[in-house]
Amino acid sequence: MEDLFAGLRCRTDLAEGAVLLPGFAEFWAGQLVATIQRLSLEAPFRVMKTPGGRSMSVATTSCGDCGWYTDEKGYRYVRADPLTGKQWPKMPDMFFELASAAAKEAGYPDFSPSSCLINRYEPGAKMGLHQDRDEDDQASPIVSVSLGVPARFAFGGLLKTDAVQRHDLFHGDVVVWGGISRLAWHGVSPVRETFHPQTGAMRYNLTFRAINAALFQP
Ligand SMILES: O=C(O)CCC(=O)C(=O)O
Ligand SMILES: [Fe+2]
Repeated sequence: MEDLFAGLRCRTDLAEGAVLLPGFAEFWAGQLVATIQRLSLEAPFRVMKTPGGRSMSVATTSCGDCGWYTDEKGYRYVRADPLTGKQWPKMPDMFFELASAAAKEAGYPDFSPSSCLINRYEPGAKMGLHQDRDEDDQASPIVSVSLGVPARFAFGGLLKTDAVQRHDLFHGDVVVWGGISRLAWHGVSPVRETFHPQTGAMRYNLTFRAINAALFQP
C-alpha cells in the first residue's frame, strides 16, 4: 500500500533523543530498493540463528565495513561475510548520505555509519523487543529506514518492562534513536500480508550503525 499520507504525518518525538521522521527517505526509496536487490546478489539474504539455536524470522544481509551476525558463537560484528568468506559489499554512497542526513535532521550532525544491516520481512516475520547493544560506539545513534509494506513498530524505554508506544512505519519512514534513548527497547510486530508496488509482499529495513570495524574479528 502506498503511503498517501506521508505528507500529513508529522515528525514525532518518541522520547528524548528519539524521533520518527515520516517519509524522510521517500525521495531515495525506489533506488534504495533496487540497490538492496543488487547488494543481495553479492551478499545473499540468509536466515541467521540466535546463539540459542532458534532461527530468526527475518532474512538478513549487510553492507559496510562490518556486518552484524549471529550464530551459535553469539551476537557480534564481523568484517567478512561468513556465508561467502568475502568482505561485505561496500556501503553505497547513497545509503551513507541518506543515513547521515536523517541523523542530522534528528540532531546528530556527526553520525558516520560504518555498517548497514538489511532486514527482509516476509508476511508473518517479526522482531521481538530488544536493545541494539552489540556496538562498541554507543555514543552514535541508530538510523532505521523502512521500505515496502508497512509494519507496526514498538518503541519502549530503557527497561524491558517500560510501556511501549506503537507506530505504523511506511515506505520511506525513518526512525532515529540515540543519546539517552540509545538503548531503548524496540521491536516489530508480525508483518501483515499485503502488497507494495516496489517490494511485493516484503518489508525491508535498513539499520545504520557506527562501529569501529578495526575492533572486530575478520
Ligand atoms: O525492522 C525494524 O524496523 C527494526 C530492526 C531492528 O531493530 C534491528 O535490526 O535491530
Ligand atoms: Fe534493533
